[in-house]
Amino acid sequence: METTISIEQVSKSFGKKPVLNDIDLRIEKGRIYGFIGPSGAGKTTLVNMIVGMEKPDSGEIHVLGQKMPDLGILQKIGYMAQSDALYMQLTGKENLKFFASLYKMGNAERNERIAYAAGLVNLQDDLNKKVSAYSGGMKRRLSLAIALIQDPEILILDEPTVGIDPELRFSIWNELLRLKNEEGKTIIVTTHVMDEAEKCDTVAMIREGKILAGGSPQALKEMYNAEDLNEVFLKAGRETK
Ligand SMILES: Nc1ncnc2c1ncn2[C@@H]1O[C@H](COP(=O)(O)OP(=O)(O)OP(=O)(O)O)[C@@H](O)[C@H]1O
Repeated sequence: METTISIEQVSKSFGKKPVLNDIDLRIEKGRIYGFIGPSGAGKTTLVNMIVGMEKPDSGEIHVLGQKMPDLGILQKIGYMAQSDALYMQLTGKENLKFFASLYKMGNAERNERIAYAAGLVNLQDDLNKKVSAYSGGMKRRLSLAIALIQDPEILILDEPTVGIDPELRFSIWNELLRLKNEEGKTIIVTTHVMDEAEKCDTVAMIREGKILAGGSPQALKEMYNAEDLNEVFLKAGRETK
């Protein structure tokens, strides 16, 4: 299997507070990884380090063979942060156009990508409204569309479906599965939702800056003799205490 992202002995503290502790992880091409764990576990810090927005105190992260941070590699990553970084005074379409303009593509391709991304998150009818008039869920959806705009090889999505209704959540997940299966994209998703974690090929359960357990949802359930991933998480947490 081809490794897309390798995380080796990565630790990070903010001031005196250790946030990630000796994380080792290999992310294979064409798979969906779920980072799950309670609030404050260190999931966002880990994804921020993968995209190169934070530097590890020790250890190394390589993406597509390049040590991060690396500006060239950033072009190949679609990143959806937890808080929406949008231009409020511009319309949805203007936001999409702006982010598309950061990448090399012709006019026709750009219009095609905008139509695809807006359609995927069901924002076609709201594209000409200013983002300041969008609801929280609409802003999340626009952020997801922006993460997909340049057709990146890697998608890193920090809680992508928060505030999104179940029907649209279902269609977004179907599209993520299609992107993985048909286009070989590598996808990392952080989530609190166990149903979503079930759809991942591999789940890394993170608590207090450590990976408690990792593996396919099925293997984890068997390993911990658990009915669901919530139970795995509780049992794995008890073992490490
Ligand atoms: N820039 C920062 N400066 C200081 N502390 C930080 C910074 N970023 C994160 N932290 C702290 O690091 C810890 C881990 O935060 P992180 O956002 O990575 O958690 P998380 O697992 O993503 O949580 P959530 O699910 O709530 O998003 C928290 O205690 C947080 O307060």
